[in-house]
Amino acid sequence: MSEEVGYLSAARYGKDLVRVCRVTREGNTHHVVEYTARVLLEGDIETSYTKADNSVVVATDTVKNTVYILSKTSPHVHNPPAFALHIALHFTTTYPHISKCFVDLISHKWSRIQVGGKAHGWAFERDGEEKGVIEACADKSSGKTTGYVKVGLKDLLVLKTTGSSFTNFHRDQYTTLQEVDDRLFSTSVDLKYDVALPPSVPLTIENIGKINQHVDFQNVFQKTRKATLEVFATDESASVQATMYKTAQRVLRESPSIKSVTYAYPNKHYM
Ligand SMILES: O=c1[nH]c(=O)c2[nH]c(=O)[nH]c2[nH]1
Repeated sequence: MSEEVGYLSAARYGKDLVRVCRVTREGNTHHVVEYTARVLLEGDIETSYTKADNSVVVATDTVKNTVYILSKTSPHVHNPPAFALHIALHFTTTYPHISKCFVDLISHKWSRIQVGGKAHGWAFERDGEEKGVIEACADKSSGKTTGYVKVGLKDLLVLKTTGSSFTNFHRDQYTTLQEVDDRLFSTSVDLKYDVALPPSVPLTIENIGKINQHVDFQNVFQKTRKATLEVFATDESASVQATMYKTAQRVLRESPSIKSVTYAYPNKHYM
C-alpha cells in the first residue's frame, strides 16, 4: 500500500432525492403530502473511509427505506418541520455511533380542487411552482441532544404592476440605469426562517408533539407566507432591499418563535 498523506478532516454521507407520497384517509376527506428528502449522517464513520470498514456504514439504501417507513408510521408526516425532526432524531437515537443527522425536505404542493365552490375531499391540483423547504438537524455529539429546525419556501413567483420605484441610487461613469418612479416589480420569493425550539423541552421523538404545541410550525408558516405576500402587495416599494427588510420586520414582530429570517428576492426585470 502506498504511504498515507494527509488525513480525513470531516465526513458526512447519506441519501438524496428520496421521493415519498403519503395519503391519510379520514372518511371522504383525504390528506396528501409529497416530499423529496435528503438525509445526511455524521458520526464515528471515519474507518469506512480510511480502513474500508463498512461495518460502521448504515447503508444509504437503508436510509431510503427508513424514510419510506417513517412516512408510513410517523404521526407527524403531515406536518413537514415536525416530520423532518422525527427523521433526524430517528437516526441519532437508533444508531449509537451516528451523532448528527441533517434532513432536508422539499414539500411539493397539492391543493384541493374546488368543485362547485367546495374543496374536494380527494382530488388535488399542483397550483404553482411554490415548494416548501425544511431543514432539521439532530446532534448528540455534545452528550445532550440539540438541533435546529428551519422552515421556508421557494419558487413563489410574484408580480406587482405599480407601487414600486427605484430612484436616488448611486450614479457614476458605469451607470446607465434610469430612475423610475413607477415600475413592475417581480421576483421569485425564497425565504427561510430559523425556529426557536423551546429550551425547556428535551429534544426527543416523544416530545415532538409538545415542541409543536410550543412553536406551532404550521401556523407560523402560514402567518409568514401571508405577511410576505401582503407586504409585497401593499408596500410602496423604494427598492427590493427596502421591501425585503420591511417584510422581515413584520415576520419577526408577528412570530416570537422565529429567531432569524432570510429572504432572497432576485429581481425579475420587465421592460
Ligand atoms: O430595487 C432594486 N434594487 C437594486 O439594487 C437594483 N439594481 C438595479 O439595477 N435595479 C434595482 N432595483
